[in-house]
Parts: sequence; structure tokens; C-alpha cells
Amino acid sequence: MTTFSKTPLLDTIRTPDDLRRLKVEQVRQVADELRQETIDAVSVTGGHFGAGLGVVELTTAIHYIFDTPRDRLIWDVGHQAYPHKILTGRRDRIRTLRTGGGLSGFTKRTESDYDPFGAAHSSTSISAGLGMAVARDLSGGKNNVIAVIGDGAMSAGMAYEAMNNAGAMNSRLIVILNDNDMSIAPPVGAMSAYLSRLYSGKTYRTLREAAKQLGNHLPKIIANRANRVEEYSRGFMMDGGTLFEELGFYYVGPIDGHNLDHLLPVLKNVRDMETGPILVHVVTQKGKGYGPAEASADKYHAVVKFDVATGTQAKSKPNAPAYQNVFGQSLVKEAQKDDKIIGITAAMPSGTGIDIFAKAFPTRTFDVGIAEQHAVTFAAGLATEGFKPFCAIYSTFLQRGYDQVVHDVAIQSLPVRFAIDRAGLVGADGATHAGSFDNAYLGCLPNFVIMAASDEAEMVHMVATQVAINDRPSALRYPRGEGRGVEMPEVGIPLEIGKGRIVREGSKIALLSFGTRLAECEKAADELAAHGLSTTIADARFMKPLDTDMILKLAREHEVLLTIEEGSIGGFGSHVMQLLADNGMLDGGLRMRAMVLPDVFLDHDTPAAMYGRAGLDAKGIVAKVFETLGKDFKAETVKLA
Ligand SMILES: Cc1ncc(C[n+]2csc(CCOP(=O)(O)OP(=O)(O)O)c2C)c(N)n1
Ligand SMILES: CC(=O)[C@@H](O)[C@H](O)COP(=O)(O)O
Ligand SMILES: [Mg+2]
Repeated sequence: MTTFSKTPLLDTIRTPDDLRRLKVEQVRQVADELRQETIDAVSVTGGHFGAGLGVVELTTAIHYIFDTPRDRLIWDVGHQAYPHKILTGRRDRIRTLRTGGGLSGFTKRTESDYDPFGAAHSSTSISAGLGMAVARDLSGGKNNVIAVIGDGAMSAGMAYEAMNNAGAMNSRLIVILNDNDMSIAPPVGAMSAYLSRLYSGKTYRTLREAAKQLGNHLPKIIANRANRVEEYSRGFMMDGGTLFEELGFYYVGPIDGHNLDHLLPVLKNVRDMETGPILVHVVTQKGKGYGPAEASADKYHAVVKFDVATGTQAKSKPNAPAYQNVFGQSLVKEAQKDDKIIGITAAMPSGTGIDIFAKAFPTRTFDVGIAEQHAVTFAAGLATEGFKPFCAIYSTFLQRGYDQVVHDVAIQSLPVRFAIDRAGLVGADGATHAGSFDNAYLGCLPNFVIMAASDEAEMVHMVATQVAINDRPSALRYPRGEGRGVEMPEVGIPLEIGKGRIVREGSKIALLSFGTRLAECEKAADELAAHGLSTTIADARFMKPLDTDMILKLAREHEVLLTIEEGSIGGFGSHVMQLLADNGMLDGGLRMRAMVLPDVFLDHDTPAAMYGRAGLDAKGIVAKVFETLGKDFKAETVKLA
């Protein structure tokens, strides 16, 4: 913990108003103290780390120069907003970050007036900012709108959709491109190479040059597009011109995003410009100011609690392999036998386990950047040529490529294999990252085969099953985190499509699980037995096609049938209910209930706490059985932990 010779200033700052009362010479000290506070806080809470360190100066400078929250400040993704939260009245709660009831790990409208837009999925800031700028113009407002977007987030199509619109509308919007030459992993794509050329070719603009750039723009108020075209034709815009200028933005930079002597005057000039959209290109270092994070920006993108002095993270010793690693290892084994297998990720190589596949098969691995829509249709193109693409995208991020799933994959029944990690509740990342909807949004699509692994051994067989499905798309869902510690098979054996399995024979109650809630069903069945209730447990394995014989048999032979899944309404339980209703099984004595996530967005907590709140743990299953039987459920009679 760095100590400061001068009187600490951060303690005197509750909101940016307090910051703006300081002299400009004091801003550097505030930034230094802010960096230390960020390091200390995250060492206690864990969470996203490198990105926030990289924008300490930028955060301080923006809040010093602009009149936030009247001036709207939007952080793209929002994972870098911890320093922003410290400066905007949340320092007292910063050590509750990402814990139940504590601060969100991203910006959140309900958390603060200084968070005008919620984030977490990337590349939304320019669109939201343009919306706010146009609303301001329509209302006769005068405030500024600033969107801070990273170089990684600039690899997503949505950012170009927004810039394309903003450039044509000539609306006053300030985009700050925070270019640290990192995504989670090193950045990929032509845009990343272009940005590197921009700042390596020109080196940093000196302050004088940046001021000259601004000066070139200041006297000109380009009233409309026609004038702008004329100005272009007179070579008015920057020498050579950048992509951003071609899109109608004034481009300023690249400038050193850690040098307050440059940041402050440039932002002040930009603030006072009465022109169309401006892009300020700042170059920063992810992890700036903390050695271990500077040295290994990808490993310190997100951290668990760590020792500040050494940077050593308190990694818990897992008692089972992580699902993402089981996926990567299984895919490697399958690819050793099949040279048509391809691995695709959208900027999440380590999170999806595709990094494991990349080490073994670098020429068959593609990281397309933060571009899920492209990833899906890229995979579809590969599939048309006989390849076997495994498109590994988190459930929540696959939402961004949904039309591509429907239009380019399902309708054409192309054999794209979707490896859907982070299915179900993910915990600290909260509602924006919960994989709640893929059962519903995929289950309604014809042609799909849809599986859920109940444990890591099942997952190995399901990867092998996907390899073998060559005439239609398939999806395999599995949760964030570790497996159950079950015995692992040497090789994956393809499962019979549409066949589930009975895990435990019983009589009165049937628990039909889809996915990893199976473990909770087993605990619940033990508890129910203690209350004299005999329970059958079945693992559906497939949501599409359903194992109709098994399910209809369960319905015929049991008084109560519960389905359990880690997903919203409209998923597995709905499909089972449809089957039972269509077969007249709901017309008589069977008491059927579908246990799903509640119809609310659940705030962050530990996954266990969230599933407990959702009633999808063993206790919740027992309670549901009692309720369905019309028995009084006395929680105190339940011995479950
Ligand atoms: C649509 C979407 N896909 C993937 C992610 C996962 N993700 C979170 S941050 C990040 C990298 C962002 O890079 P950049 O914008 O450069 O920000 P930096 O971390 O470098 O500050 C990614 C891929 C996401 N948040 N949203
Ligand atoms: C900010 C972001 O979207 C990613 O960093 C995400 O938080 C990663 O999630 P996992 O930690 O589950 O890989
Ligand atoms: Mg970056």
C-alpha cells in the first residue's frame, strides 16, 4: 500500500463535485490514491481488475472536466468502472462488490445517477450514447454525452452500426476509445492491427499536435452533411484521415491515457467543441500501476482475492475439473480422430476452454473477437463445406447471435455444434451474464438437438455425440465452474439421440432433471425418503428430442412428476408439459410441476445462494414436492444443509 506524503485527497471526495473543487495540480494525487484504493479493494473482493487500473487517470480526468452526472458518462462493458464507482459516492461500499446485496460488478442504473446506462455485454455504449445525445437535442439540452469504449469492444459489429449512424447524424457525442491493446486475451482482428498502426505510426500526438488537431475543427461548425462533404473534398479533415473520420467523426489522438497533462486539456477542448461526433483515441495499459497485472494482463483481467504485496491469487484447490476444461480436453481428443473439427470462440478463449484446443490445433482454432453474430454464421459457412465447427459461446453472449442461429443455422439445418458454457446462474456477474434463456430460445427452434450435461462425465459423451450429429445443429449446455468429481471416461461414447436415463428407481414421486440440478435431485430424494416418500430420479439428457417413452412412463407410474432445469420458463419443463398435455396425461390424476428460474432478473450472489433464492436447490425441490402433495412443508423438519 503506497503511502502519500501529502494529505490524502481521496478521503475528501465523496462525489465528483468534491473532485472538481480541487486545483488541477491536485488531480494527479487523486489518481494515484484512486489507483491504490482500487488495488486494495479488489484484493479483498476479487473481480475485474486490469481494465479498471488502466482507466484510473481517464476516470479522474473525465469526472474533473465534465459535469457528471449532468454530463452522461457511459462505460462500455462496465467492468472497468470500479474507479468510477469509488469517485461517485460508492467508495464506502466498494468492498461489497459482486457479493450478495453488494455493488454490481458493472455499471447499473438502479445503483447510481452516475450510471446512466447499465452494461456488461460489450459494445453497447456508442448506441446508448447516441440515443442520449439525440434525446438531449430533441429536448433542447446542453449536456455532454461521453461513451468510453475499449479496443476489444470495438471488434463488435454493434459499435460500427452506432458509429455509422452517429457520423451521419452529426450529433454532438464524445466517444473515448480506450486502447490498451488487450481484450481479455490479446486482441484479434484487422481493427486491432489498424489501431496499433494508428498509434505506432504516429506515436502519441504531442499536446501541441492534439491541440492543432482540435484547432482544425474548432472554427468550423459544419451545419450539415453537404458542407461536410465539401470540407472533405477540400481535404479539410485530418491529413490522411482515419477510419473514424471516414465515418464522420472528428478524430483526436492518439494521446497518452495516463498523462493528465495531456488528458485534461484535450478533454477540456473536446468538451467545449460545438461539432458533430468526436472520437478521442487514448492509449492506456491494462493493469497500469500494479506490476503483476501489467506483466500478465490476461490473467489479471479478472482475479479472485489476492495478496497485494505478491499478487498471488487465493485460488481454491478444485476437487473436480472445470466444465470449460473438460470441454476443451474432450474436443482435443475428438479432433485427434477427426480433422474436420474446428474450434471457434468470440474473444473468450480461456473462459470457454478453446485455449486448450488452440494449443493442440492452432490452425483449426478461430478467435473472431467480440463478434458472436459473425461467429455463428462463420461456423455455418464452415459447416456447408463439410467441416464440424464447435462454436463455443457463453449462453448469455449467444443471445447476441440469435438471429444468426435461427436464420443461418436452424432453417438450413446446418450441423453447427454449439458449446454453451455458463448455462444457468453464474453468480458474481449477476443478471447480465446469467445463462437463463437458452433452453427457451433454442428449444423453440426446429431441427436442433439440445442436450444438457448433468456432470463432467456426461459432458464427455455429449461432446462425442455432437461430433456424430452431421445433419442438423446441436447444442450442449453446461454451467460455469467445477464438475461433481465423478469418475471420468477414457473416451467419449456417442449417446443415443433422444434417450434419457433412470438414475434411481422409486415409486410415488418422479424428479425429471435436465442438466446439473441432478445433484440436488439426489439430495432431495434422500430427504424425501426420510419422510417416507419413494422417489424416482431421471436424467433427461435431451430436451430436443425428448425421450417420450421414458417421460410418458414416468407420468403413468407416479403420482407427482416434477421437472427441474437451470433455466427460465419456456424451456425443458414447457416441452415436457406440452408432451404430457398432447398425450392426455394431464387430464387425470398426475400432479405435474415444472421447476424453473423465477420470472425476475436475479441480482448477483454466489450461485448456490441464487439457486436457493430461486427454489432450485434440494430444499426447494423437497418443498415443491410437499406443496404438490398438499402436505404442510415445515422447513425445520428438513435436515438438508
Ligand atoms: C457481447 C460480449 N461478448 C463477450 C464479452 C466478454 N468480455 C468482457 S470484457 C471483454 C474484453 C473487452 O475488451 P476491451 O473492450 O478492450 O476492454 P478492456 O478489458 O481492454 O478494458 C470481453 C470479451 C462481453 N462482455 N460481451
Ligand atoms: C466482463 C465480462 O463479460 C467477462 O470478463 C466475464 O465476466 C467473464 O465471465 P467468466 O468469469 O464466467 O469467464
Ligand atoms: Mg482493451
